[in-house]
Amino acid sequence: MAPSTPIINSNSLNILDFVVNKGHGVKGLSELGLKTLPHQYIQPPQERFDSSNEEPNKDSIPVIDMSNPNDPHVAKAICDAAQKWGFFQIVNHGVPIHVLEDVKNATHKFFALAPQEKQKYSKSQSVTNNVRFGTSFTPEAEKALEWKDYLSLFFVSNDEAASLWPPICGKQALEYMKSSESVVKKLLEILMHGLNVKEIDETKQSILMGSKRINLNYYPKCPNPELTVGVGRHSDVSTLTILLQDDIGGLYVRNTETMKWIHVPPVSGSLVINVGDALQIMSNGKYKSVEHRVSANGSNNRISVPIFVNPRPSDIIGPMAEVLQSGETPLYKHVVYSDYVKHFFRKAHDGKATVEFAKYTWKQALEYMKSSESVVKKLLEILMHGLNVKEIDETKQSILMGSKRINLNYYPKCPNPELTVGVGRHSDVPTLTILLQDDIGGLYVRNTETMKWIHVPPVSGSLVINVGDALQIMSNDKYKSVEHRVSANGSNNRISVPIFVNPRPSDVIGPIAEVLQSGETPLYKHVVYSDYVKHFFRKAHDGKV
Ligand SMILES: COc1cc(/C=C/C(=O)SCCNC(=O)CCNC(=O)[C@H](O)C(C)(C)COP(=O)(O)OP(=O)(O)OC[C@H]2O[C@@H](n3cnc4c(N)ncnc43)[C@H](O)[C@@H]2OP(=O)(O)O)ccc1O
Ligand SMILES: O=C(O)CCC(=O)C(=O)O
Ligand SMILES: [Fe+2]
Repeated sequence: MAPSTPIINSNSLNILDFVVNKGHGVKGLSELGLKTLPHQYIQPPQERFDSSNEEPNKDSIPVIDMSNPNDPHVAKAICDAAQKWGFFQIVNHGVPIHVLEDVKNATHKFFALAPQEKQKYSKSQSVTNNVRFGTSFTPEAEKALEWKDYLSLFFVSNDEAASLWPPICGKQALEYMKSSESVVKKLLEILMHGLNVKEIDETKQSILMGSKRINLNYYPKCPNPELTVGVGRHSDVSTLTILLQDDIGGLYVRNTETMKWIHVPPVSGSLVINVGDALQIMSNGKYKSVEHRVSANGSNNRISVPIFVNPRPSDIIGPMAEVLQSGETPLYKHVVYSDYVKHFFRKAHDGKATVEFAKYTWKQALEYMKSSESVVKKLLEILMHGLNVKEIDETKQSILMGSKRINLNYYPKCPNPELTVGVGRHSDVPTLTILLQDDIGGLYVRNTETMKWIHVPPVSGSLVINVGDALQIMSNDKYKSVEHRVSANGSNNRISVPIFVNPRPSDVIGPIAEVLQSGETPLYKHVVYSDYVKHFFRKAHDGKV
């Protein structure tokens, strides 16, 4: 096709301005006839398509014939596929083939419009948030852009669609959405049955399919498809997605057993169905919202048209009562659906990370605490040996590690980090602290000889261990509970996760007998540990006081 813009060398081109602000999209870039991919689209090696991560000879996701939707075998095939793959294709689904053809043609027509016409629907120019022409996924948040343009249409009413959706494709998109409604209902009925939900009442109807969004995706021919992606690894945030793809191919789904990628071959007249995060959450993980991605293509343009069937933005989603009634532990908390979606749109595609937003963090915290138990025991054994304590009996075990507390600390980016602190100077009260920090840095420790501060550099995979006041007291000052503090950071958010290993609150702590047996003078009296902790929490951080 002839370029719609003058030939420009990509080195002299302001890519973001050309693609995003001027509305050319990647389609405009592709039509410039570039020989090499602009560097903004080069994905890190681990995100590129690599045939060694694909399963070439394996069967792909199931293709299910829906001509007899009430057949129990069909219902079983659907529920099994939603559990194992999170993806399946349906044929004989009742959506007329001409409706599918019409929306594909309309998609081509929309993207064939002049950039300034398409740009009228961009974030900056669109008269409504419900109609959005864009490129990549979230260009503002992405380190590498994705090779895709899209038009996203959020359905509010027939009248709004008629007046605000682009005339060149709006009618066809709406027709496809309406014609697919009855198969969507049937699929959800079947999937709900599989969760012991016997009836879809009005509330369930809203939560399952209260809102819909249709995207028209355009993936133009790409100069270096091996270096980029059409869509990066993600799972959808919908209840269900109904995807129409053309005959080019390029959609890959993660096999969650082998972690390899499986191609979803185009099947004429079929629709690809996938479970989204909302349904994974409602089913408490029974149905899987599986990672998928789209490759770029060096020879062909490709289109796809997903309908995202969602809860309403104001709905609160969480594991359904019917799923939990047998006593299952809820894996997800209840969240407002629009908060969940905003979280998804705020960041670049990042595989399955979005669902962490709804996960109970107590599970991971508990796992970390339990997994660190044996190294804590070993450390205390060694430290006790150094104090002539040969055996850690039950009383010692209680005094050394009878209780534990875990904190999740978040230090957001700060406008004037030089004027404040993340945590002021203090020493910890427990026996030992096991600290996990991320790679940002900011923890400083007092060198007790020079009284200067020393940075504790993040070491990947490491844990920082420090002696607390309780152990300083028990060791009669042989082991030191040292002042430390945390700086604020002007460029990055930082997290840290300390586990505080303590005596039990009712334990009485003081210098231990084995330390004093050589006649050493006791430096501390015996105190009830909970009184000591109460004293610490009653005052501001004040160093070693
Ligand atoms: C684009 O490439 C994609 C897209 C996808 C999509 C997969 C899905 O599963 S879409 C289904 C999402 N569900 C819904 O849309 C239904 C629920 N809707 C809502 O909760 C709200 O409408 C909302 C989406 C949260 C928007 O709420 P609103 O109060 O109007 O807030 P905004 O300020 O408009 O938007 C918040 C934030 O999100 C960005 N955003 C909004 N819509 C889109 C969109 N269609 N595409 C991309 N980004 C969007 C918007 O830019 C805002 O960010 P700011 O930085 O501007 O504040 C899968 C894979 C893909 O590659
Ligand atoms: O284009 C495709 O095949 C899939 C697109 C997709 O995953 C999405 O838009 O969420
Ligand atoms: Fe998707």
